[in-house]
Amino acid sequence: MALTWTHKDRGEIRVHENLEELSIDLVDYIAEISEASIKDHGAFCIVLSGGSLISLMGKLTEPPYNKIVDWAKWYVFWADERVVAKSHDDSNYKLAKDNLLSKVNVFPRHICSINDTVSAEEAATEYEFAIRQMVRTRTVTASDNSDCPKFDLILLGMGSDGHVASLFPNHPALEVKNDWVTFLTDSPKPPPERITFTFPVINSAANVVVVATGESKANAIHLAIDDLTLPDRSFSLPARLVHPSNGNLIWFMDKQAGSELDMFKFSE
Ligand SMILES: O=C1O[C@H](COP(=O)(O)O)[C@@H](O)[C@H](O)[C@H]1O
Repeated sequence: MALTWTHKDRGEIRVHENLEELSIDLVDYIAEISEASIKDHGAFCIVLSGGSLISLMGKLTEPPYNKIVDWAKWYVFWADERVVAKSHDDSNYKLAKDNLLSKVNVFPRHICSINDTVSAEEAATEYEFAIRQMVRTRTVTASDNSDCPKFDLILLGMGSDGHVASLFPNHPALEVKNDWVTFLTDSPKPPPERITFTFPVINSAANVVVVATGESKANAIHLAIDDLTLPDRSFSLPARLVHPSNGNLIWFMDKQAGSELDMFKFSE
């Protein structure tokens, strides 16, 4: 069974026994937010990431989820994308299409992916423009307290270096305040060319989820969640900068990823 608690300012933390349990809890949560968003405003605007997250969402393509989710109301976006062809194995779009989107009834016109035929800079500009049009036409809700979209749910993975989306430690992209989408040509993790949502967009969402599994993520999870003492406090880990200003934050992890949390260190 999951161990769940709420940290005073880092949101809700759910530590699962294993990946099977984590994945059931994650898809239950996605189905619940989908239903609530559709009831509230007639659509569900979900933002995906790449990496291990997508396989943990696989149960959405199976009963009962594939039958109870109102796929026709889904609008799908990406928190980050690698600037490669959509048929390339590094493409976050391809990963989601092969493992999720091709197996459920999301309308292709509701899938907002990047233009893979232009430069990273142009792809970022076009992607932001497309989202701005969807906010203007109210397909995507506007935030009440920032000049940003208010996505219903942003799903983030986290690397062992603490990166989320394509926001890497010490990278200038962490500081971007006036754009919704920015680009990188020097990603420390290959491939080098990427586009990514910026923190103002991530932190304007109604619900943000960070998913982390495996022991390699344990130190980053500790640095992202626990109350830190110096010198750890002086290091700005991207995952620690996830802090929705008017929304919910939930961390889904397995017990390996959670193993360095103070909660476990101090309860031994
Ligand atoms: O490069 C990326 O990595 C992160 C984390 O991936 P994981 O396989 O360690 O879970 C992912 O969230 C991001 O979207 C992706 O582009």
